[in-house]
Amino acid sequence: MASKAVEANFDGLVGPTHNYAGLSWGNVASKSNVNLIANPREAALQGLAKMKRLADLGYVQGVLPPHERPHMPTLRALGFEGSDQQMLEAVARSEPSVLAAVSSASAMWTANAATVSPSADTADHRVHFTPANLSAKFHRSIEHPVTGRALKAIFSDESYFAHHPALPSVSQFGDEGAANHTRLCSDYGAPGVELFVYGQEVFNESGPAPRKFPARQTLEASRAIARLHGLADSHRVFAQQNPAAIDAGVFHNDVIAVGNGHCLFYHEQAFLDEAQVLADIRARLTGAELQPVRVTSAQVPLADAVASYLFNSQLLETAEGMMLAVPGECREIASVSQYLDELLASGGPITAVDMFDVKQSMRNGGGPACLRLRVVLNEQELAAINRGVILDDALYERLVTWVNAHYRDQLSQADLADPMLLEEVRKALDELTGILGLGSIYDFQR
Ligand SMILES: NCCC[C@H](NC(=O)CCC(=O)O)C(=O)O
Repeated sequence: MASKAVEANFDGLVGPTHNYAGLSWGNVASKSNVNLIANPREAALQGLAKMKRLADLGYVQGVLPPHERPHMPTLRALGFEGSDQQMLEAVARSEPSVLAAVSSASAMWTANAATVSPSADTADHRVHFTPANLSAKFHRSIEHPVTGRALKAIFSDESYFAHHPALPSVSQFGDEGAANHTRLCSDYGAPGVELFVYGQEVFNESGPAPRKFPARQTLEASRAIARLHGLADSHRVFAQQNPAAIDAGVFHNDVIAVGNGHCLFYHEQAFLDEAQVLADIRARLTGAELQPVRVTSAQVPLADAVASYLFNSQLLETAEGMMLAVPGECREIASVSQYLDELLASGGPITAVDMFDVKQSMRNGGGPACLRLRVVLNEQELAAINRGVILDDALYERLVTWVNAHYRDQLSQADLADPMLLEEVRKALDELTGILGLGSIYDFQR
């Protein structure tokens, strides 16, 4: 019999170097907001406010820590030498884009931190984690070692949790984590169907692929994760993303689809073969009927879906039905706002819409769903995790005070070379690992 389980959300706490560097070719917002002055303090507080509201609604809400940035070990690996100050000066002078890359706060988007398979689906009945190699973008490819350490520090009990290293960091095994992975089930504790969505089958050179923007996730990577996690055929479906959607700016599947329980909310242009995806899920889903909520291009054109991030919402189970936690931008775009009214009038399965202001993150292409990693945990597993990262009123207050004490309210590209910024970050993160009870996870602490 399946034991009672919950879906916990682990949000990335926005780091003190949050900035707009235009690093993500294929991500429309990142490119169009390059060089804007960022407000790291506001970004972190917006993220914390979202976490708090969901915790107050009764969801299990966790916090994943930001990473150490600028990342000096990466600069050393690239041949920069001397003191921290000398290295920052040299890289700012000779290769400012490298400085921007090693300074990005991109670890905030924890939907890309890892792929997680709940114990009800896996062969050894443990929860499996694989940090994403994020090999498509240099600034993100340096995240997985610290992500892996943080996950191990939180989910440390090996009798419940299995941790795999990231896949080989090459484009053929490009893996972007949970942003391309959705689990459908009748009940969280019951065996589910894990939908892996990929951009390209890379070893098949004649297969369909985007022409303009890169496919960050490969079928080969998705298959490897499913193997590592011990997912039998009855628990997994592989589906190709529509290449035209990638070329329209849908760089991850979670920009065009989101699922939870037996509900799949998606745009008609999300998948290369929509009918096959639905049939494959239906053939495997037990204990419930799949409830697709399909949005047409006539209702919401693809460009409006990308601009509003309608599908980058959190779909959350409530006592009455499903709630869609949307970014505020959804009410600013006429087609999307009208669609949301129609959705609410349609009588389910989505019965509520809640709005969240995460504008600082949105300007870099990260909505509510990008900011969280979902981990389904049964009662024993939930009891076994490190509770220091679970948000309650006291932790929320402590983190708000911490942000206000350590974060700047303005950050430009030029500021990244400021040696004071590095000092501020280290001081803040050293304090944070104490607050969250994580031990020494950062390179500067080792
Ligand atoms: N899931 C949302 C991820 C957004 C992220 N943006 C960035 O890294 C932009 C950073 C910048 O341009 O400064 C990305 O594209 O991977």
